[in-house]
Amino acid sequence: MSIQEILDQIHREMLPRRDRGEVATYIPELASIDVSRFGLAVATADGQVYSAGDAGVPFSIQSISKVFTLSLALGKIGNSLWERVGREPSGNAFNSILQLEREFGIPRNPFINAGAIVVTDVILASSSPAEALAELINFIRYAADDANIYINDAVALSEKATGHRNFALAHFLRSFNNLTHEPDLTLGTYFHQCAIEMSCRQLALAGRFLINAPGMPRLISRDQVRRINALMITCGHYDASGDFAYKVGLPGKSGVGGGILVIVPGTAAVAVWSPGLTAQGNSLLGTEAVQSLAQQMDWSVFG
Ligand SMILES: NC(=O)CC[C@H](N)C(=O)O
Repeated sequence: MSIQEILDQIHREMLPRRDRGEVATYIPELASIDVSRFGLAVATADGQVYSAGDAGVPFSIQSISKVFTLSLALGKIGNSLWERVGREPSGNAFNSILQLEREFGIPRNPFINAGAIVVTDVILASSSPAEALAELINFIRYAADDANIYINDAVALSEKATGHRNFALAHFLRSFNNLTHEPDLTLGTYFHQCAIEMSCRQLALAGRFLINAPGMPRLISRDQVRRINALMITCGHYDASGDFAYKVGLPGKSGVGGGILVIVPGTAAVAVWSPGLTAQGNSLLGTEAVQSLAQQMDWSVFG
């Protein structure tokens, strides 16, 4: 079967599914998303884009934004980032505060909320929130080769109004001197980065800089691309990262909007969207879809 036939087949299989997981409700603006949405797109290193279902419908990328902010932060301050954030899977929920006290305010990795808030603090270093967000959006637009990518302010404000957990994390980080700005400022930026919207097509295209193949947008060094992929496979799905690596065998980053960005090093970037989540906050059908795609395409980083 061709890639397009495989995508169409996966889409057909997902359409009638009733067990779709639960849409995130802790961000009120996300609670009204139609759980039956499903999109899938693949951008290949040879310049093709394939898609199926709602692949043209923009959705809230949420924590997938952490891949782009990490890329920016590494580009800005390089390895000194690792003085403020670790590189180990947390084995805890994405918004957990448990380890932060025991580990003196150094978050386990840049993809759990605490770590991502520190990364956002880094990209804010010499700019205002508006400038940092403009830089981030421009980075993503360049990566996707598409100017039509925006932040949904209503989603950002909705999360700000209910984001007590993230405020707790930010204040805790600040108490350990691991936040250089006022929590309000860093979190305002963080909520807006999470509220970026992209379709599966746009997201797959935006992910091409992580493929490490000739002809792909070159936004950070090859070495950094490898390292970000390593963090995606070990930490990209929080306390379900081991399970994702086992089932899919590829680096991936999920978001509570129901999207997942998956990288097939040297070959392709894949984006999937199904808003229903597992208990760990990862897209239920999205994970199944990329598992099926990887199996049928014989894609794995494990040979
Ligand atoms: N896992 C996620 O997508 C979480 C992102 C969300 N904006 C939060 O901070 O809670």
